[in-house]
Amino acid sequence: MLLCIDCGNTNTVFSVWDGTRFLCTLRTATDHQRTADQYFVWFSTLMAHHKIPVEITECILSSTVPRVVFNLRVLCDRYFDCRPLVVGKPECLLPRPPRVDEGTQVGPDRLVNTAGAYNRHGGDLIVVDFGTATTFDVVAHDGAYVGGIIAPGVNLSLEALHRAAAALPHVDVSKPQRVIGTNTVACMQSGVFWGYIGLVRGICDRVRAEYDRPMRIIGTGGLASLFSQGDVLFDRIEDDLTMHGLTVIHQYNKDQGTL
Ligand SMILES: Nc1ncnc2c1ncn2[C@@H]1O[C@H](COP(=O)(O)OP(=O)(O)O)[C@@H](O)[C@H]1O
Ligand SMILES: CC(C)(COP(=O)(O)O)[C@@H](O)C(=O)NCCC(=O)O
Ligand SMILES: [K+]
Repeated sequence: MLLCIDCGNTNTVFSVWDGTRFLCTLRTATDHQRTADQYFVWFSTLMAHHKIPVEITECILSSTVPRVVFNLRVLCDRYFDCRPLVVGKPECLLPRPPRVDEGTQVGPDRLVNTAGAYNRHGGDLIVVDFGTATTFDVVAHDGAYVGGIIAPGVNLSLEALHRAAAALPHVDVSKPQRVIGTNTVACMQSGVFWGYIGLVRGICDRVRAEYDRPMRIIGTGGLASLFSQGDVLFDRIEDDLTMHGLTVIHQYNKDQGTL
């Protein structure tokens, strides 16, 4: 079985792929101090809880946090007796290399989203991922990542408001009933909810105007469905897009004979 690991700046997600489907998806906070032994205790306990035997033979890993890669490598080596394929490293081949300025290190999560979205939908896409940052990835007609947009993440924006202003509390993002808030929390929620909808719509409209072909928009990340309650932002919402992309890249490397 293939273990797919998607490590973002906030959360690290493990998904077990049996070649046909994901058997389970487990989430833990990203922490570069967590050791291989700690990962294994957490992983094996939850696998036992889900009654899934731990039979990992292969692993692919994408991490936006370079420091966590070491301990995840040790996890694979020590407990699964395999070497993980690490997206973004030279030994990990991509179906299409990104076309960006020389020396640019594209976030591996964005390369993975690109591969996953192209595999499902073909090219000419905008992938919007609501993570720690909100990223927009432009996928060309041939499946290459050709650039995009990085905006502050939803929770980051709320947290920044709370930290910078003494009278503003910590609030969770949600859809407010009205645009005009009549209390502090409602005002903040409106600013973030409707502000983000304006951000996503405005950026996608401008990308479409700059791009020379019709495009489809794919939303992913836990907050995509929340924002789609306010406006028709996406042609599709796919929560498993990053995990799917990891299986696509892993299969591609197998097909190329490098694994
Ligand atoms: N369904 C959801 N509802 C509310 N907040 C969410 C939801 N899904 C994720 N989040 C929040 O969005 C932020 C980014 O989460 P995540 O997608 O795991 O980011 P990353 O991939 O950068 O680690 C986190 O603060 C997380 O708590
Ligand atoms: C933009 C990101 C911080 C998003 O990371 P995430 O929200 O998934 O934790 C990550 O993709 C990254 O570190 N990118 C490097 C710069 C780039 O993609 O151009
Ligand atoms: K992400």
